[in-house]
Amino acid sequence: MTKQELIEQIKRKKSFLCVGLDTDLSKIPSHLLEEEDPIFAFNKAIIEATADLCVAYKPNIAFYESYGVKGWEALRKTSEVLPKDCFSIADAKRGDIGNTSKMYAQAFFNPEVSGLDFDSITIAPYMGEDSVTPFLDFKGKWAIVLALTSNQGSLDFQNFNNADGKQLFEEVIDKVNTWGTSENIMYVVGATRGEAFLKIREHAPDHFLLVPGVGAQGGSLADVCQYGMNKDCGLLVNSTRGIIYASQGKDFAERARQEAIILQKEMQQQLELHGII
Ligand SMILES: O=c1ccn([C@@H]2O[C@H](COP(=O)(O)O)[C@@H](O)[C@H]2O)c(=O)[nH]1
Repeated sequence: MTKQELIEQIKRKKSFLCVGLDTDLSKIPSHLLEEEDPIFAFNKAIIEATADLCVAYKPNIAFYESYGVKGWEALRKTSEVLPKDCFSIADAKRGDIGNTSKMYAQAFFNPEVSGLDFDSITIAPYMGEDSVTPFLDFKGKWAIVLALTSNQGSLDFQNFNNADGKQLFEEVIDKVNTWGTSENIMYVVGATRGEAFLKIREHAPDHFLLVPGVGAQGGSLADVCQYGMNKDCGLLVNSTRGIIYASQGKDFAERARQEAIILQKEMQQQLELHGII
């Protein structure tokens, strides 16, 4: 999906919601455990209940690879039922020396080889240029690079200052910007970082930002929009547990939809407030 297509989806759906698919067998409704493929059955129901309210889906790959072959198969089947008008994100946080990153890219971007055809993948940039650029060699695909993450541990490294007083996440963005463009690179910035979006936008005014951390992690959607929204919206705000585990009963899909509606309505207000729709 191109940047322009993504912007059009956001305007059409009046939403910049990304629904996370972190499917955990110990958290899904017990009646689904009788299904042949409970992970897929759960995902399919969540997707059908939310497809008109969101513009992206983000399965976190850990939740699939932790179940081995069955998990990978559930991921493959899930990727096939993702709506074509939604942006798909493999939240895999990959990155290794060049020839290994090339294999990771093939795993998520080359359906003829791997069976998976995601639009994008999340990448940890710690190993530098040769660990990131193999993902950019795939035309039409996106690298979503960790910049300032939502977790407490982000403070361990990401805020370090260099001699010029520039923080590590700023260095990351400035350097990664030289390897691609806002047409094939996004950055991960946690919703828990509020005003830090001002600084992020100094370095990446035009890039889309993938923003996890609203819902279960307590980040503020209003703050994210106030400090991080750009002229195109420029945000994909993710919520996972707050949506998919709204209920563990038979009404789980309907309750997920209700939570997604609450976020979509707030997003619509923000898009109107910022003159985007
Ligand atoms: O900085 C980051 C980067 C990634 N994540 C991932 O996003 C979802 C968040 O799930 P919630 O249930 O909405 O908290 C999850 O897959 C994380 O691994 C993040 O939270 N923060």
